[in-house]
Amino acid sequence: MKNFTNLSPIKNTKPIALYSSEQIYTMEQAWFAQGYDSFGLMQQAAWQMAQQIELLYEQKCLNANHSANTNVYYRTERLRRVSVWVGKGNNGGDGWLIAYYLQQAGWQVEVVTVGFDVNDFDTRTQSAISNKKDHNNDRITDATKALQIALSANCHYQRFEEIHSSHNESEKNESEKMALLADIYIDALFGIGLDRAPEGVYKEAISAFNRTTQQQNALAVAVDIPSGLVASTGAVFDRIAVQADVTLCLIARKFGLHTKDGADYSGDIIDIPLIPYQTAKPHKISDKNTKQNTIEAFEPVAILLMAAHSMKPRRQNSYKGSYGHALIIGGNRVDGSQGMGGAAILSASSTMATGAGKITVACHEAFHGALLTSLPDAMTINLHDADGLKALIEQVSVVAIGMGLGRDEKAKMLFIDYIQAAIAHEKSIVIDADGLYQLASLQMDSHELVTELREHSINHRVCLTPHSGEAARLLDQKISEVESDRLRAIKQCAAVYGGDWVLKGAGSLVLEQKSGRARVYVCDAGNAGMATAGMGDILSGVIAGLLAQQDLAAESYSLSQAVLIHGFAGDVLVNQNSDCHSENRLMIGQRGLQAQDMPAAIRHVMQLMIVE
Ligand SMILES: NC(=O)C1=CN([C@@H]2O[C@H](COP(=O)(O)OP(=O)(O)OC[C@H]3O[C@@H](n4cnc5c(N)ncnc54)[C@H](O)[C@@H]3O)[C@@H](O)[C@H]2O)[C@@H](O)CC1
Ligand SMILES: Nc1ncnc2c1ncn2[C@@H]1O[C@H](COP(=O)(O)OP(=O)(O)O)[C@@H](O)[C@H]1O
Repeated sequence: MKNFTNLSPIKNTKPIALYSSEQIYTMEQAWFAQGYDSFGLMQQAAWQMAQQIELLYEQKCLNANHSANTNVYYRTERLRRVSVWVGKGNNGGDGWLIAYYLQQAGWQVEVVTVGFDVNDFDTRTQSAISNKKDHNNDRITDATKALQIALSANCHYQRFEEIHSSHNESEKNESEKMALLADIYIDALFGIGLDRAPEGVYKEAISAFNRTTQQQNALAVAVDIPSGLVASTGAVFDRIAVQADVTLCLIARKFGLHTKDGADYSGDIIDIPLIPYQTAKPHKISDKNTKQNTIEAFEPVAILLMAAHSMKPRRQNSYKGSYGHALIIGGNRVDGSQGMGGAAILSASSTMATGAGKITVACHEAFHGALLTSLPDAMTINLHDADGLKALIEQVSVVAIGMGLGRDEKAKMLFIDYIQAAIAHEKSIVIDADGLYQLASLQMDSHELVTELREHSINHRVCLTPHSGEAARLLDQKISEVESDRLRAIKQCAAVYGGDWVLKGAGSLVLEQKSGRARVYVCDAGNAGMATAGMGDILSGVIAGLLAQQDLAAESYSLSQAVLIHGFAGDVLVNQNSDCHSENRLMIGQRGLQAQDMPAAIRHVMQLMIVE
């Protein structure tokens, strides 16, 4: 569940760099190549995590005392119980050592092993393992060393397979409950090495972990990343992943914690950096290509967007012309259908809320009345008045096209005409919704406009805003292909079409191209209440509204700024609900949040961003 504690769009926080699993492995290797010991790093990791777990436990007691209306905090003297669930990789190794350190600190420790054979704990097998060399590193594995340390300290363990062997469901649940009583549960089943869907006993173990923590109302802490969540993509296979309250993120922040399923499973994230990875030197490898890759690996795959850029107040001596003229093209009505006027109206309303000086909406004439009723500030023009509209394009500052434009041939011709005019008059362009549909069709036809648009984007702002379905069509891929690696998809979109991109959804990705270099961001703002019709139209309006305002500094009308403002506005509306103590206050929450609620919240966020 998302934490809405800091809704100020301006924060004094350092940007957080996000990395893929491959990059983290490269950082570790670079560190070891400098002579540092891998098991020493695991011990450091586990020791620091054990200390964090103690702090988390104290915090939990403190909260429990507060919710029991006790004014005085007292440290509970009863035995602290921890259940550590370990897998066979190094993540499990971390788990064994956490168990060892917590036992030393006086905790009652229960390790639950998953995927281990009975022989794995046999002391004779252990000494045989100790003598066996790991074929890669010429030493026993770190995870095995960790297991040996915990076993020689008599850390109590159980095999999950045995706890779970009962055939009857209720017996199974009961035996789990009895065997696994604890205050804190540690998930050390899989870390960044997860490379396929957890199946069989692993799937069962993840479900049992979630079930148990929920039944016990206990704290679930994930080591490095919740088991089941893929660090490089944020994907979860078949919804099988540990539901963590807290994730103790080792070495560097993983990209997958923040996008797609990441936020649903990670809980609060606490960084345990361990090594100075940003300054760590790539190790020397004679092969030139490999060396090149290693150096590049330290560039983050993305930056977490958490804070907006501040804006200066407007100059007193200014007028509407100082803040640009936005043209919204959409809201078509295909003969006989109800039409899509609302899309253009919503987009126009957020363009105004963002602060554009003037706005004209080119929509089907059938919607002019409705538009003027809800937004009398807007001017109108008939969407099908091609000559009038092309002449108008010359005068405006930005053209946003596509929201309810239609997907038929007639709409395609309009799209071509208006984009050509916008390119000819060197305008900033925003393309959304049906505009993206039409662009994909033009790409399939190998239409020259696609190349013209790409060339235009080199020196002018072109912003394209697909969700996964639209991106899939633009790339001629399946939606599942886009969803399986959204980072790859947004980069492909930018490579094919040029321009700046947002790939919408939970943890929207933003790609901005500056001086021939693409930079990717993950938006930390926004919530599931925004998964309603019309929210994308609102976003295109915010982008157009910022682009129109020529008094803003360049970073203040960037695509990432627009995506953040949109997300913050959604969060402000939802937060209003959780803060509400009076039954008489108007409540807007995630369920029932409407796109038309957004303009007021956008104005609120824009106001918070002004710094004198
Ligand atoms: N010494 C080091 O390099 C350090 C490693 N650390 C820990 O090591 C973790 C990474 O360790 P590993 O690379 O061993 O990765 P994991 O501990 O995630 O385990 C990977 C192993 O699980 C198997 N596996 C993957 N998906 C599976 C599935 N669905 N079902 C069954 N088996 C599956 C893989 O084949 C591999 O053998 C990090 O997340 C972190 O917790 C930390 O201790 C920091 C230091
Ligand atoms: N779960 C979510 N978390 C964060 N943002 C979301 C979520 N669901 C939707 N949004 C945001 O709301 C907007 C929805 O856009 P879109 O799908 O194009 O809607 P529509 O086509 O109905 O206008 C996007 O900006 C998206 O990122």
